[in-house]
Amino acid sequence: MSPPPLDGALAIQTFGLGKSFGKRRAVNDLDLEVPHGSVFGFLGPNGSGKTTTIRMLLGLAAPSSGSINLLSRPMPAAASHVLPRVGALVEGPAFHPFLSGRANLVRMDCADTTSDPATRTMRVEAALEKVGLGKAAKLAVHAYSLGMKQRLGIANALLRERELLVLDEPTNGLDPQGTREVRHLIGSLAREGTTVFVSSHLLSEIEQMCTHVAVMSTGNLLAQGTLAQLRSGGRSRLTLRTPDAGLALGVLARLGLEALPDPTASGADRVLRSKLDSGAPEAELIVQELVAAGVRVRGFAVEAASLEERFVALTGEGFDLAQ
Ligand SMILES: Nc1ncnc2c1ncn2[C@@H]1O[C@H](COP(=O)(O)OP(=O)(O)OP(=O)(O)O)[C@@H](O)[C@H]1O
Repeated sequence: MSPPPLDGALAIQTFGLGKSFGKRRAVNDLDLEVPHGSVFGFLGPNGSGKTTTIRMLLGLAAPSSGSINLLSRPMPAAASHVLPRVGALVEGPAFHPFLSGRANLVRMDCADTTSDPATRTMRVEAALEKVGLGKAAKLAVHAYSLGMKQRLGIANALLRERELLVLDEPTNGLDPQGTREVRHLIGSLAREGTTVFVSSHLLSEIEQMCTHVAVMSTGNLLAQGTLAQLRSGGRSRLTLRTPDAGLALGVLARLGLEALPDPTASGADRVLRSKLDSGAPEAELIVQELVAAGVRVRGFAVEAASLEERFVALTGEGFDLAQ
């Protein structure tokens, strides 16, 4: 997803946010900036502090240090003003299995003392339609797939107009079909202008549905920005195809590039690969030098590092690419 036009406002901002459980520091000095209008991926391995952060954002846990602005109002001080504008899916809501999806939403809305009973029926139907459960609304929830239950959870978060949606691992445990359903739903909510803050331990999820990302590891924020900004912070890679490998290796070495032949390449041409870090010469200069030295350049490409490579470099650990 490409970043939307942002108005510069922040939907979520934290300053030095921290949370300790006894001696254990679950979240450490977190400065989060979530632009209004973004689909913001909160990415980190299990145990990196995502749920704890989300609980603090929503006023479900008290910070040990730091402060939070949610929709430009301080939390938890302004909770009663802010929270009605924020929908949340944290630790999957407990639905009554023998009631229909619709009846469950009605129950949930009745339990919300601030909701308007006069508009209840209309709001419940609108939320069911929005998550694509209009047709299944009369089925008992025990007959729902996990993806449908997750969408019902999101419908619950959408029982009123929301400016911000906070979703904790909404695709966790879903099969590929359920994951696609939730991803499409997030995309359509974002297109309607809702800011979505979504946590995941799955890099591929974040990459497919988010405009922005923050990377957490053991309670620390390692990086945040647009996906493109994160990618550009990484190394890129050069690939050269030539029949003059020996000559090319010499030229590249003179330019400070350590190239390795690709052992899987076949045919008369050899394929050489080299990492390009930020101090490497421009691609144009490399080609110029190769040609000037008489290297027959039959293929030349510079590819940006993948997000996965970037995250592994940041966190020192691999991310699951699939469920
Ligand atoms: N109530 C608690 N008491 C003690 N330790 C806790 C508590 N809640 C979380 N922690 C610890 O804080 C750390 C961060 O946990 P948290 O659940 O925020 O991580 P997470 O990134 O959301 O991971 P997961 O996806 O597995 O939930 C973990 O080491 C966890 O054991």
